[in-house]
Parts: sequence; structure tokens; C-alpha cells
Amino acid sequence: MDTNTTVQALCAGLSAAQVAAVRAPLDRPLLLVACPGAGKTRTLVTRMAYLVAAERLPAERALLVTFSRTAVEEAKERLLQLSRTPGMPPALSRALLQCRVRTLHGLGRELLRAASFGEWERVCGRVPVPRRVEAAERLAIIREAMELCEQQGTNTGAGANGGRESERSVLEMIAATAAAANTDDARIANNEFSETVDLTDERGNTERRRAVLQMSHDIAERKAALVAPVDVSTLSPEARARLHLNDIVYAYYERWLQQLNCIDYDDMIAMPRKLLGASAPVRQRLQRGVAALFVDEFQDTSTAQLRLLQAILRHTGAHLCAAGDDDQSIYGWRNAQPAFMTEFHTHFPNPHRIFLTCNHRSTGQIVRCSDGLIRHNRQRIRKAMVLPEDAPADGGEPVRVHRYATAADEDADLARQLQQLHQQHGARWRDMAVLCRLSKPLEAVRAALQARDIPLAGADQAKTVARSAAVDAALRIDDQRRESAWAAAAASARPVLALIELLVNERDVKMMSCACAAFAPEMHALTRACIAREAQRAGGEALMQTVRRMIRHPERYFRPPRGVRGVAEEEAAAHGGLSMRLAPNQLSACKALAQAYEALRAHAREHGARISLSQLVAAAQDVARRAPHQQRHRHGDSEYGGRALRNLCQNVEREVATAALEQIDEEGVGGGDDAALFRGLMRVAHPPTAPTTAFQNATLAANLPADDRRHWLLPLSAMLHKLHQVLQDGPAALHRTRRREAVDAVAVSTIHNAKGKQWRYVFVVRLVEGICPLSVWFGEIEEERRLLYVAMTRAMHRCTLSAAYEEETGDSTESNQPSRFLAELKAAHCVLEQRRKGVVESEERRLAAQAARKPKRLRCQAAAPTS
Ligand SMILES: Nc1ncnc2c1ncn2[C@@H]1O[C@H](COP(=O)(O)OP(=O)(O)OP(=O)(O)O)[C@@H](O)[C@H]1O
Repeated sequence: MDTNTTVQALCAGLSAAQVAAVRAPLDRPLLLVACPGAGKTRTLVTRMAYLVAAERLPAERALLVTFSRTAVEEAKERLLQLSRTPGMPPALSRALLQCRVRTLHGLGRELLRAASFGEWERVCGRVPVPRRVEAAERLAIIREAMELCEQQGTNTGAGANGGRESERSVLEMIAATAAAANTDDARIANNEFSETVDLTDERGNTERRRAVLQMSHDIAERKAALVAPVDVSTLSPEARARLHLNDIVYAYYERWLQQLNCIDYDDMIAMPRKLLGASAPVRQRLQRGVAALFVDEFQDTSTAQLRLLQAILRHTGAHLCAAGDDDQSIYGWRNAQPAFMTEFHTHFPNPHRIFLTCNHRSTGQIVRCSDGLIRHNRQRIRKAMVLPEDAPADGGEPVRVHRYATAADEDADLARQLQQLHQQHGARWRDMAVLCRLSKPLEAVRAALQARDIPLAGADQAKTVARSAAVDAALRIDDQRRESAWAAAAASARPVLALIELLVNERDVKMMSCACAAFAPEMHALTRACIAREAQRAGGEALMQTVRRMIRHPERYFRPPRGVRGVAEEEAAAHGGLSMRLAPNQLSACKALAQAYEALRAHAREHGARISLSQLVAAAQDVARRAPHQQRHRHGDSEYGGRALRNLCQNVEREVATAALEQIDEEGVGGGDDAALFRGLMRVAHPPTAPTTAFQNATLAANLPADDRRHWLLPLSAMLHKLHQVLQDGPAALHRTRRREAVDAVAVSTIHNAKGKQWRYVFVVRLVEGICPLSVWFGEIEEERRLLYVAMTRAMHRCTLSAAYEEETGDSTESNQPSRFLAELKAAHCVLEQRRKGVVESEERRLAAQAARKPKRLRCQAAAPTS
């Protein structure tokens, strides 16, 4: 098939504007300004295919980035569909599956992985691989810094002096954090910062919450602008006195992130950008992977993200094709800047702009009603949403606006309408969605719908199911065998895992003690404490390095055996040894530990990237068997137990690998090759709760040749983590892989989560002041209006908006004002219905009574009017 025919097949069914976008020349950046339902994702992926087919773009160098995982899934699905277009040459079909689709954060993570150990430390100030700080942790740290600054009389408002005093004391704290490492460790160990911040009070307009969020926003802004926090320790007292509160909180927050070896969401964008300037491997990784960059949902771009995109284009010279709708920008709280759409030309010079304004999704009435609403916004690219030529301008039903006396009435009537659509109009549950501005009010809605047996799901209308039987069969794990293997393995696991743990984590005293119990049982607690103190004195040296140093200079650390003359204690201390030296037998204990450790380390080095957890376990078992004390103290490590542990490890390995494969299968792109498997392993290999991961990785990486580090570092951590979990929780833990499966259920979701989706019937509930628009938001009324616009434009066939005058909250009843946006809807495209409590209730009672009497007749009866 020639290229022209292929292109024709690709563009079949597209509108003229969409075809123009697909075939636009490559010499200038391209911006597609689209309306809801204009098919921008479809156009973007078709352009990708067009460039691959007609412009010889290597598919693996076509990269589409977007801003949420759902959007990634959606784009991959579209690529898959496109690859199955009838008449598509098989080579092109295969090539399309090689196109890469990522969230921008995912791309950032990928680039971070290409950085070397040293670059991580030098450019990012972290040890690979850092953990991502939880949202609650972030807010807790910010709040703590602000409260510390507020203490001692800042509440005087004008009391600048009191404020300055306390701010200064926080500055001292920041400067002293490095010195106070012990306290910090204790706080980290106690997980103090994972305390959850009260974010449930979504309607509460509390000043503190607002201030903390605003500060968090300010920190994000600074990070977006790559503003480094001040280094307090280098400032003069005068300079410190001039610092603003926000500078102090930012410095405090960053200091803590470094202490915790964490990065935040913004770092996943800002750090790759820094690394692009500083690291050749990161640049090369990027250059290999990007010749054309496609950005979907461009209106959600934040300042930092824009800069990363610019850096990518600068370093690769790639073609840019962005698509977005400024009217659907709803992530202002994540620093999204719809203005980047209007000012596109200032960031990407000489662009080509194409408008896609035809809504292929909704009826004429929905399109006109929602278009009338969004026209109240001023900061927007002027565009009129239109319908396809063959669609009637006033087609479909008008938008329904329902008002109720109470929220309970609203929910009861909602349930009735959903049931009616399902039972009398044959609609599937999955064709319906209930959307709300906030998640909290949805709790009551869910309860009301569940009470009436309506199946519910989230916006993705999928549920988590256990791993499929096919995968189980592939794993060939038989429950009974696993059960007994687990028992035997658990019994023999401790000494073996202790040694592996020590290899993985050379700085953790607890791990060393654990390993000592098996390989150097004679070692006293005092000796272990001395090793730890010596390592600390040497600036955080690896524990085993300290042990080696002590073995090299026994005269400084150990008393000589009886009858042998040694150096005086004062002299030993003067040479940097211990002032109180350890008993002579402690030297042999140290040697036993070092010997076992070296044997395992040599094994790991020898096998490098090819070693698996079960091989490592086998090696550790071998070392354990040869350890001198093992002959004296048999500790029940039966041969069966040893074998069982190796089997268990193999199962764990298979499980981790299968989880990776499943993930790759679900993503559908790039499956099969080793690189994809490895990427998948990397993803599942992220033990979320292991506090020592960073150190583990650091030490292990130091132990391995550079090339081997990335190949098994994280997978091994994951497997060890899983093995611990299995040993702790029993065999059931081995069987926990889950996946998402589509269900026939009504989507109940926040508007944010519904973005990019569509349903035949959409119900937007709780449209009252304080919820939509949300009163606590920072005056962003236009963003609130955009949210309602997004919600309405999800509807294909019917859109129902509702509000109630009263809502019961606990013991009290709150009165509500209907949302101001309802008054902005044009009367010509909507019908207002005042639904009274009595009518709804009596109708329900009547139907229920009728159902009890004549269930068969009820099924074919037409709906009775209720208003
Ligand atoms: N040329 C077309 N002809 C007919 N239907 C189309 C056309 N283009 C897109 N559609 C349909 O319109 C609907 C909306 O498309 P799509 O979801 O790609 O739009 P979108 O611009 O991403 O929407 P939104 O921004 O609102 O999420 C889909 O059902 C899609 O199949």
C-alpha cells in the first residue's frame, strides 16, 4: 500500500480541520486549540501515525506526554485502536505500538534514572533512589515551620519584632538541622511527618488551612522558577533578619526533604531539567527517545512543566505538537497556567495555530447551554463551540436544572432517575455518571444510591480484581506446597536474610546486629555499639568498612590476649582508637562477620546483573553452612528449610516479574522486550514503606560495578521487601497482585477525575455556593466556572444539574444558596424544575406499593411525571 492510501485510511472519518491538523507541516511548532469533544486526542495520535507513515519519524522517537495516568491510558487505547484501522500496513500497525506515551512526571522519572550516582548527589542533593514525599507529609512540614514562626507573639499582627524573633529561632533550627542528625533520625523513624493534615474540612474557610495551602503553592511556584532555598548557615545575621517568612518556610521544607531523602512532585519536573543541563547520559537518553513531542491537555501545564518541555525541545530539536483547551484548565491549585495557551507564541516562537471547535460528543442543547456558560469567563481564547454540519442546532433535550428542598431529597430523586433510566430506558449503569465539585458530599450520595442497590464505581468504572486464573496457572504455585514451604522457609530464613540485608544495607546497625546473631554470635552488644559510634565518628562510614579498619588496627580497639603485651590505652586512644578497648575475643567475632560478608559480596560482584534473589539466598546459605560457629551451634537450618526458602524466593521473583509483565500488558506498548520488562520491574520494585530504601540502594550500588547497579538494584529491593512481607504475613501475601477490570456501574466521581471522559447521562449534584463555586478557593471564580463547564460537557445525551436549599450536617441543618452559575445558564437551553419533597416521596411510596402488588406490570409501565 502506498503512503497516500495509508494516509487516507488514517484520516478516514476525520473532519477537515482535524485533517489539516494531522497534515500540518513539521517546520513550526503546532498548537491545536480545541473545544470539548473536538477529538483532540484522536487528532494527536493520528498525527503521530501520520508522521511515522509519511514523514519517516521513527515510532520509538515519537513521544506523547500528558498530565494524568488516566489520560495516558486513554491515549494508549487510541493508539491501539488506530493500529487496528482496516487497511493499515502491518509494519505501521506494529510501529504505532512502539510510540511512547508518558505522563510528564513519568518522563521526568525516566530521565532521573539515567543520572549517575554522583550526578544525583551533586545536582539533586539526594542519594538514589529517593522516596516521594506524601502530600500530607508536605503540608505537615510546612505547617510546622509556619507554626514555629508564629509562636511567641506573632499574633499581634503588627508585632513584627516578636515575629522576627521567632523567625530567627527557626532559622537557627534550620542551620542546626545537620548537627541534630540524631533527633532527625528519631523523628524519621517515628514517621512523625506522616501525620495526616486535616483536609477533610473542605468547606471550612479556616485561615490556617488556607495559609498552609498558599505556602505550599508558593513553594511550588519557587520550585517551578528553579529558585533555590536560601542557605541559612552562610547568611550574616543582618541578611537573616531581612528574610521573608516564605523564604524561611521554603528553606525549612527543603532541609527536611533532604534529611528524609525525599523528593516532591515538583522535583520530578525541576530535577530532570537541572540534570539535562548537567548530565550527558541524561541528555543522551532524551535525545535517543524524542524526535517529535506531542503534548495533550496542554492547558494543564505548570510553569515548571513548561520549562521542562522547553528544555526537552532545546536539547533534542524535536518537533512540538500541543493540543489543549484553555476553557478546561482546572488545575490552578497545581499551578496550571491556562495563559500558556494564549501566550503560546512567546514560549514557542512562530507557531502554527489550528482551531478544532466542532463538538462531536454532545447534543446541540448541551453544546449551546455549556457554551453560554463559559462565555462569562474573560480570560480565555475566544472561540465558539459548534456542532457537526449534519447535527441539528437544537437537537436533544434541554439541560435540566432541578432544585430540591433538602440534599436528602436530591439524592432520593437522583436514585429514582438512575433506576428509571436503567429499568425503563434500557440504559446500562456504565452509561451514567454522578459528578460533584468536591468528594465529601459524594459520600452521602453514594450511601443513598447504595441503599437502593445501584452499583457504583469510580470515574474509571473499573474494580480491582484478584490476579487472573491464567496467571496463577502460569506461576504454577500450588497453595498447599506454598504453605508448607513457607513454614520451613520462615524457620531458616533469619540467618540467611540477615547476611543479605547486611550486603544491601551497610549502614544500618539493626541489620548488622541481625547478621551478627547468625554469623558472629560471640559479638557483644557493646562491640556493636562501638562499631556504630566509630562509623559515625568517621562521618557516617559504612559499618563494614569500620569493622575492616578495626581488624587492620587491633591494637587500637582490642585488648591483647592474656600474656601478650599491647599498647597502653591512652596511646591507643591517641591514635584514634577506643579509650576503653574491647575484649580479645571480640576481634575474632569481627573477623567472622567480615569473612561472611566478604564471601557474599564477592559472590554478588561475580554474578553482577545476572544474580537473582534465589541465587543470592543460596549463596548466603552456603556462607552460613561454612561459617565456623555453625558447626558448633546447629540452629535448625534443615536442608528442607533451606530448599524451601530458595523455592519461596523463586516464587517471589516470579510474582514480582509477573506483576511487571501484567503492568506492561495493560499498558500495551513496548511489551515483550527486555527493556520493557526491566522498566516494569522498576515500577513494581518500589517498596513504598521501607524506610531504609535509600541507604540500601546507596550501599548496594557502591558494592556493585556501575553497569550492574540499575539492572538489579531496585528489583532486588522489591523482592527482599516482598520476601519480608511473605515471611511476616504468611503465604497469603504472596498472592496479592491485583488488576483493574471494567464493571457495569454508575460512575460517582469528582469533576476533576471525570476530565477527558464521557457518558450518555451526566448528573452534576450539589450545585450550591460553597461547593461550586467553592468559597475557600483563592478568588478563582473563572476556574470554578470552568469546572462546571467540564462537568456539563462530559454528557453526550442528557445533562442534569441539581441543587438543594438545605443540607443536614450532623446535628444541624445548613441552608444553601443555589450556585450563581445556574443563574448564568441561558433559559432557552435549559428547563428549571422545582422538585418538592412530598412529590418525590409520595411518588416513591406509590411505586413501591405498586411494585409489591403487581411486579410484572410495573416493568413495562411508562414513567409518571414527578414535578
Ligand atoms: N471527526 C469525528 N467524527 C465523529 N466523531 C468524532 C470525530 N472526532 C472525534 N469524535 C468523537 O467525539 C468524541 C470526543 O472525542 P475526544 O474524547 O477525542 O475529544 P476531546 O477533544 O479529547 O474531548 P475533551 O477535551 O472534552 O475530553 C469521541 O466519542 C470521539 O470518538
